[in-house]
Amino acid sequence: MIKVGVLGARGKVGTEVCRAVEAADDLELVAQIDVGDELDALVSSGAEAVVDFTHPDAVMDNLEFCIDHGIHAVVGTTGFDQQRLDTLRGWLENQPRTGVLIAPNFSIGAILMMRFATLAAPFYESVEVVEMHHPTKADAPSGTARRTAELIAAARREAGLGPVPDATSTGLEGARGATVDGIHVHGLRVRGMVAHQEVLFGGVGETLTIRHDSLDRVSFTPGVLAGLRAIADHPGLTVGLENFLHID
Ligand SMILES: NC(=O)C1=CN([C@@H]2O[C@H](COP(=O)(O)OP(=O)(O)OC[C@H]3O[C@@H](n4cnc5c(N)ncnc54)[C@H](OP(=O)(O)O)[C@@H]3O)[C@@H](O)[C@H]2O)C=CC1
Ligand SMILES: O=C(O)C1=N[C@H](C(=O)O)C[C@H](O)C1
Repeated sequence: MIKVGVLGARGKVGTEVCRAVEAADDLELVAQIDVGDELDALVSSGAEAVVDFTHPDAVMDNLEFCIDHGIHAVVGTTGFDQQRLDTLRGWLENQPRTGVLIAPNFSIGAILMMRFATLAAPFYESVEVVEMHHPTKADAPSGTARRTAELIAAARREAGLGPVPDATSTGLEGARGATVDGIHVHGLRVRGMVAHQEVLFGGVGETLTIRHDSLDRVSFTPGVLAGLRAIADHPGLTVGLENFLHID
């Protein structure tokens, strides 16, 4: 049995994660922590691994505590840039047996969508990313969209492609979205939506659209449990659940 603590336990995803951990025969839910609760409960309950679905403003303090106490972490919370990842690597140097997984998206479909987009990227002159989420989301663009754009940009560079074509010389600020590594990313916030993304590719006389939809937050829980089961065997920092899966 792996003893698991959940941070953000009363949140939208945290609630589903608690339910999934409680239903699993090989996992034991020993701590449920949300705003106002003490992180010390992780230590007193003997948590071996935590799941974090909190807020970009809270996650670094949570991870510093976990790493300091040698508790593995499986992290869904977004807001990670290179600086934050480097900070985590620095903290982990002092705890070489501890593992931290940062996954921009735990749903298998989203991981495959990013993989398919990476495969398609070298073959198309144009590409744009459109992410669509519920209006209570704190960050824009989504962590998944950022990661997708980074992967596409790297694949384009490797293939020797130049910048995407765009003749826009005048327009309203924001009309062309944000750019991540030179890729335009557009964020929509629409009541009723959960988490959705389209990657639109364009070449001569054709387009290709790759779309993924999370219709329910249970879509994230199988990936979280897979992360919990694998994390102790992956010390150090891992970015992306695909590193624990065999999808190539
Ligand atoms: N990687 C992935 O697959 C996915 C990632 N996410 C990401 O996960 C994060 C959470 O998403 P979601 O569940 O929708 O958000 P919610 O706001 O529904 O849940 C977050 C919960 O964490 C609580 N919280 C905030 N700060 C702390 C803290 N310091 N310690 C403990 N709990 C805290 C919040 O309390 P309060 O409401 O009182 O502030 C809330 O209960 C976001 O960054 C989101 O982008 C979401 C879905 C999938
Ligand atoms: O906030 C959300 O809801 C989600 N956040 C993650 C992200 O920013 O990519 C994953 C998923 O899109 C849901």
